[in-house]
Amino acid sequence: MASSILSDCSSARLLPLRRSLLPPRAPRLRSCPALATPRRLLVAARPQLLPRPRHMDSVPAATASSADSATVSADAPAKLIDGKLVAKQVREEIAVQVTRMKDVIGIVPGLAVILVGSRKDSQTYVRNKKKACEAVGIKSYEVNLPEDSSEEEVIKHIASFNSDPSVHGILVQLPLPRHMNDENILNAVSIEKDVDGFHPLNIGRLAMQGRDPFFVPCTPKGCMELLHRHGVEIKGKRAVVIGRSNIVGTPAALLLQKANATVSIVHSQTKNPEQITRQADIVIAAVGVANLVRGDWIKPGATIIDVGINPVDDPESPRGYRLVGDVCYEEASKVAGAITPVPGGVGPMTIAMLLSNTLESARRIHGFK
Ligand SMILES: Nc1nc2c(c(=O)[nH]1)N[C@@H](CN(C=O)c1ccc(C(=O)N[C@@H](CCC(=O)O)C(=O)O)cc1)CN2
Repeated sequence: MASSILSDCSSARLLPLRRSLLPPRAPRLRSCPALATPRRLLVAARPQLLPRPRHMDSVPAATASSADSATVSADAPAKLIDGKLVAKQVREEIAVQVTRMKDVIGIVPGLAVILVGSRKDSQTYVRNKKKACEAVGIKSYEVNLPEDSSEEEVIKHIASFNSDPSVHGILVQLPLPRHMNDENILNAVSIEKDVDGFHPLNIGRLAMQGRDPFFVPCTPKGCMELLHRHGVEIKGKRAVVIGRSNIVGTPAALLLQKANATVSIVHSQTKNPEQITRQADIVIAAVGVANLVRGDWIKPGATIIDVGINPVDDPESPRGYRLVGDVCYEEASKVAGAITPVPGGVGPMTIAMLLSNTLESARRIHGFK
């Protein structure tokens, strides 16, 4: 549901449920210049294609552009980390690999998506996943179940996809209806086909030293891909993840740690979130609170990955609302070295990474390098 109109980042009314994320005696929030920095003024950072992700191991590097490190002086406006552009590149690379797999071993990767209920946003995401599959040559299978379905019905479909050799990836669109227990349902997905990476065994492997999960959850994987492709150094850097959800915050923190960053997690009980965040070279904000992270939370030159997709009322927009991130973009882009926009940042990477995981799964199942 869209919240109140946001002409700037200072609207404390947006934070009623998350006040504990603010400092105990927060000074009156400075007014954020009302969209004073048009995005077009920002320098779009050209993503580099190296180091290359695992699913691209056999893709020729001919298209790689020169490295353009995203960590720059804070005097310049932040570089824009264009998730839409990177996602397009990833999809193109995947399409090449899907064709190669089909030509060489005659196998077409398959993705099964289960949607329960009729939430408009979920329907849109599922439709977009289907379209993205079609565009790269992945076969998609879809099951739509009514809101009042039982857990058993959902699990029955999962079981059938688990044993279907033409399906290499299975996902259940979240959120599920309230009467369902997510855990029971996500546990039913075969770990080898868990392209969302939400199975506890996948998360457990992600958390362990010397182990790798079968799959990394798509949104945090997309965050890491954006950092890698923009040449952001992670090793030895301080990283702060804001939010500790199972889907984004926790796996994002584990991934940054695996990449040798020193990681802190800021959450609803954290006493001085802005002070901790200000120490970070890399910030991943994934808390679902519009414009929570202000300019003065950010270390000059830091790289900011904004996962939040928060609707706020906007009568001038055809939809009646617009999307803003967890970071006050207008303020942050004046301090940060590089920043993702919302929309067009992490969001498009989520679906690109789903395609990547599906391809990876088909390759692993069929032993195709
Ligand atoms: N089973 C899953 N459920 C959900 C996941 C998930 O990864 N697996 N993530 C989200 C929803 N999601 C994909 O499912 C998703 C969210 C947002 C976007 C996206 O591209 N957003 C655009 C804006 C879209 C708009 O204009 O409305 C952007 O940020 O630019 C893609 C996928 C929860 N459920």
